[in-house]
Amino acid sequence: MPAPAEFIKFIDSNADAFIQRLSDAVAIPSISGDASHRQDVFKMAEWLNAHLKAVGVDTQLVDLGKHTMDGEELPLPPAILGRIGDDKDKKTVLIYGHFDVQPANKSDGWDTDPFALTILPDGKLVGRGSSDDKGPILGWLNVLQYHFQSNKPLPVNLRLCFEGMEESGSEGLDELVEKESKKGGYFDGVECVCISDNYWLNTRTPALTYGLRGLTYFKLTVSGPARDLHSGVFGRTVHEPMTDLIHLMGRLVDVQGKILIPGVEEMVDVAGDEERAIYESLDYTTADIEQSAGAPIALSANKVDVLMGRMRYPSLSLHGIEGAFSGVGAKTVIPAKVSGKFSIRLVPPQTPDAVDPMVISYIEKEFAKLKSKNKLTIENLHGGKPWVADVNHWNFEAAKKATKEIYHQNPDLTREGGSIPVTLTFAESLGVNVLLLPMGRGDDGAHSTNEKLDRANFIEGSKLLGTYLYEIAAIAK
Ligand SMILES: C[C@H](N)C(=O)N[C@@H](Cc1c[nH]cn1)C(=O)O
Ligand SMILES: [Zn+2]
Ligand SMILES: [Zn+2]
Repeated sequence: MPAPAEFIKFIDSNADAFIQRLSDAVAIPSISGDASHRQDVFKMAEWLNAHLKAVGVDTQLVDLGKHTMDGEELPLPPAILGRIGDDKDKKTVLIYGHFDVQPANKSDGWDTDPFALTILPDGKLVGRGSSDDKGPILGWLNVLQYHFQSNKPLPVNLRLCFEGMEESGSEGLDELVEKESKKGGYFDGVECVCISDNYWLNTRTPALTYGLRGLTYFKLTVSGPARDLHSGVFGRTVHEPMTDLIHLMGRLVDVQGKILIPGVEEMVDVAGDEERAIYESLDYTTADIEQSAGAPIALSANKVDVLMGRMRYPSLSLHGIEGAFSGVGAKTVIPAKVSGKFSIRLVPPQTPDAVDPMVISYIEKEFAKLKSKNKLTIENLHGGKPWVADVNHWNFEAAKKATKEIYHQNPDLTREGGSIPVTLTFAESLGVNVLLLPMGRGDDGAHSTNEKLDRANFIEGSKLLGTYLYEIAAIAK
């Protein structure tokens, strides 16, 4: 059942107003990983809640308690739960999204203010969160606005779950989802889940996503001297924390991406020819990854190896060093305390519970070999399990039909290299199929500088989300 023609027309004729609303959302710097912006995440929750209420959603803000970040106790932003419809003859779909964003500073290399949505002449809507994940959330809002304003019932019952901590480990959400998935809970009766929070593989082919990598995130701190030291006075005289840390960080992964922690790679079986053929069939070239990376730096010229490196195998990335000298100039300091951050993207059957002990034991052994008098502490900051879904489910069928209607193309079936920790919790607690229905393109630059969402993806993507709901409704109850 295609979406009504008036719906498609409504989205087209309100496109400028929708972009203005995206601009208002981007202007709230709801960075969950930065304590100084915690109030902005709350502000974003209020903003979104008000907009959902304005289009007829019955909402409630759920207090998720407190957590500790960088030694500071902070209130967690509320989750927003919403519902429309209780018609027993309609399917019930749960929509998830997140309203927090990654950090962004103009000085990171942005061409424009990251929190002022900039519309480029080629239609790029540039701003932090435009693609990840404010654009998709607002796509749902656009769909709801049509039904509210034209007084048309939605084709399905909807349950909404929006959170403000996804970029920082979704703290508190698993417990809420588990509780509300029980009989009589808010999500009781949900028959499938749809998440729009990832990206196409390339810039031309829409995608449906059936897998996500999990994650385990570590912080290694090496400390020794009571204060920062002069390298002319103390160089080759004391154990230097930064030297120890760089040594440890350098023993985690090789330059070809192979994880050096014993046991981690070995948990994952090697793909056979049949599985390699799935990746071969995807509309993708190494030029796509090089275009989205902005440089010709792919690890392999073989597209299947590149794709499997992103979707099918684990990866370990080094993210940064806190406490190190990073300013301009040539300061000759020996930093007293430095913290290295890295994460491992996990694939089945890896889980944080299985992998974390291997990581900790390896780093402790490597540090012991240094015979350093400095002190090492290892913290796990957050984690999440990987997830893979059944693509033969009617949820995927509906999304495939909707994609063909809007884009006149068959979607690529992809596994996402990133993580959305709550996905597996939805799948397991509710026992239903979960689908990822991305809005943005592979070159959107989520988490990066100059993140963007193309106007066409925002507008056609809003049509896609609405059409998907009509295709779900067309499936017999
Ligand atoms: C795929 C999703 N849009 C996303 O970006 N997820 C994040 C989740 C995360 C975990 N720690 C910090 N962020 C990701 O994959 O990095
Ligand atoms: Zn993200
Ligand atoms: Zn996201």
